[in-house]
Amino acid sequence: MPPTNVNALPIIDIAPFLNRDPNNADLRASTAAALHQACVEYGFFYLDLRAYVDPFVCENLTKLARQFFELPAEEKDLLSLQNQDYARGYQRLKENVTNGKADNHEGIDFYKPVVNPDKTRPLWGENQWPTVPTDFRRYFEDWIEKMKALGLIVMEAMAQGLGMTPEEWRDLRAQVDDSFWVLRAIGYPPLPNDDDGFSCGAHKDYGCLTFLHADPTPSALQVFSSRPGAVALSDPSLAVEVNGEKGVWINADPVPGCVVCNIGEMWEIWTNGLYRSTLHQVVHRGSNYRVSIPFFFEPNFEADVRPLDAALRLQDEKNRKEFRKPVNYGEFLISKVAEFLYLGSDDEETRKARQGLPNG
Ligand SMILES: O=C(O)CCC(=O)C(=O)O
Ligand SMILES: [Fe+2]
Repeated sequence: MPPTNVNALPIIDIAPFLNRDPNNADLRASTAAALHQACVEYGFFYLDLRAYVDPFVCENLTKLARQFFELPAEEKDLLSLQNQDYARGYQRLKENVTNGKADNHEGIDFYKPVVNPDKTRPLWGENQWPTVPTDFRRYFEDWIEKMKALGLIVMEAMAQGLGMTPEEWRDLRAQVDDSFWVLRAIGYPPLPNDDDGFSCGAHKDYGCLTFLHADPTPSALQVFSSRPGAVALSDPSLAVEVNGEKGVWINADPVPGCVVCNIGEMWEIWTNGLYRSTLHQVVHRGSNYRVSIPFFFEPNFEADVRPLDAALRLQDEKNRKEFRKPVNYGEFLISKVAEFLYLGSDDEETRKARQGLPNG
């Protein structure tokens, strides 16, 4: 009999990696092994951060984001991403497009600050911080520092889970130690009952690790699971086929003290397809206004991402998947964002204006 919790995402405690206590070596090994298994099977898991963050800090971020979204539309529009590089700033409801369909959310995005900002270059503008609520910037910048440090901690644990040597870990660390991170605060009004659209359409995250803190709203974030047993153990009417794979959408409801963590497409390349970057979507039909705050811990802008020897060692010659094409992370990211810059808008004027942007 397969375990009954086959359709629940695993919960992994990061505490053993928060210090170098030699007595914790066994606990570290089991955390590393759990991360490896979760990345092979789901590409999604809960990261238990009770030893790392004060729950008040997370609740406060949600409160600040909610207060920002409650501002009058004209005030939020003052921070429009169109003032900058079309990536940094505020995006109105339905301005974001996934799979050609407008998403039912608004949001504000911040990226790693760059030296010599130039808003005519893709992604090279300046962040636009709200001044109301007053403490927004201070608390969000603290959170960014905390999440950047967490990114390196989880990467080290994953390197151990993958069986990397210290030298291999040093090389991988050098690809993520100046992360081109993104922080987004998202506000989701409920989808109208007669609306068959999405709060956020199905997608994979494109970088390295996403740490998502969301308010307690249930049944909003859904993860596509095609692992063995996922279909058999659920109501057969819920089985769906997505991109040729049979599976089910499972809810990734918030768990107190945890963030939801998922891996992006760069991990798929590093592991030559052994770890999966999993499709997820948001369908929020509740009655409340949902707030979520994902932090995207990404590789360095200049990183050249290619399959890692440690991952290739785990795929013997016979079972080795086709060699994944290496990518330069910055170029890859710009090509992804360009989809939005040039094609994303339904509005002819906006599309034309965006096409006028020089390529960086
Ligand atoms: O709001 C959520 O729960 C998920 C958001 C998400 O997947 C994203 O911004 O990439
Ligand atoms: Fe996502």
